[in-house]
Amino acid sequence: MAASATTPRVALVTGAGQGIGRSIALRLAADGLDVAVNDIPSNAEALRAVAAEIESAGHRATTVLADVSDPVAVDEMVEQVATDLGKLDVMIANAGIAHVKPLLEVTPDEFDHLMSINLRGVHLCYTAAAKRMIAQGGGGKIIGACSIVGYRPFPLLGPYSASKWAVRGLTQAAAMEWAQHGITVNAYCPGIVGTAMWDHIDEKLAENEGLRKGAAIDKYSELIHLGRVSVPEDVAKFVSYLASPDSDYMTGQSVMIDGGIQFS
Ligand SMILES: NC(=O)C1=CN([C@@H]2O[C@H](COP(=O)(O)OP(=O)(O)OC[C@H]3O[C@@H](n4cnc5c(N)ncnc54)[C@H](O)[C@@H]3O)[C@@H](O)[C@H]2O)C=CC1
Ligand SMILES: CC(=O)C(C)=O
Repeated sequence: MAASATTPRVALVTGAGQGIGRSIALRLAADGLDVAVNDIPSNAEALRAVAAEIESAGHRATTVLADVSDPVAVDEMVEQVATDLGKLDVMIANAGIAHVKPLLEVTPDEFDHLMSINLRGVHLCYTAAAKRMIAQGGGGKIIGACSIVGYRPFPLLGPYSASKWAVRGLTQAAAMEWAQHGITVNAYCPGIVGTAMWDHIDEKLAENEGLRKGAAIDKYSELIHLGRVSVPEDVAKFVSYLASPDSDYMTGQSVMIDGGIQFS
């Protein structure tokens, strides 16, 4: 879908300065796509390094500094990608944050901040990409970051889990509305991936539960049937499939890629 015989397809990956987003960006470049990478200004240096890595592998790349919770910035980001790389065929709405706190202590401002990135940010990226793809013609692939907690929450990750649950609903609704334009919309649901996000979760869970650093990730890792914590490349391999024509007959799905923690 949206493949051109002559020019490489173009992907945009949000939150691509590190972790899962970085790995997805590098994998899509290895698959032959030109890749725009996004992150917030405080991660600009890491983001430029990802773009340089893509370019040194012989692909076109561009960087876009933008906060995905800002509607104007997201529209401008998609415009910039089209200007720099010619079009947009694949949107990966990956950026997200995690808060670890008992529900009874979460303030309204903390709740809104998390939702503004994890849910509104995904909504803004999905819709800005869809508008562009519809205007271009030829369909496209829209892919979002969900999580295993989008099916079964983790305690102390209440608003985070709710945001991922909502991404699953949004993904289904978008799939229904945009199928007529040849756009598929799916999401990936990682389990426990060894990134900065899980370092933070581990530290905060340990504080809340009176555990030593590293104990929380050890405890949750016991749930993984394949016997190891995930690496970002595990997720990137699956996103590569979702971004490829091989997944053209799949839409509205939020699929576990978790080493066997949850079974839906
Ligand atoms: N690490 C894990 O175990 C899991 C992660 N996920 C999801 O995968 C996605 C990526 O997670 P990780 O790579 O682990 O996280 P990470 O914390 O390592 O990286 C997230 C990236 O998003 C960027 N970001 C944060 N706020 C942003 C904003 N407003 N606009 C643009 N960029 C922003 C950060 O600067 C960072 O580069 C997230 O949506 C996360 O919720 C889902 C399930 C498990
Ligand atoms: C960060 C996250 O989504 C999990 C399940 O650990």
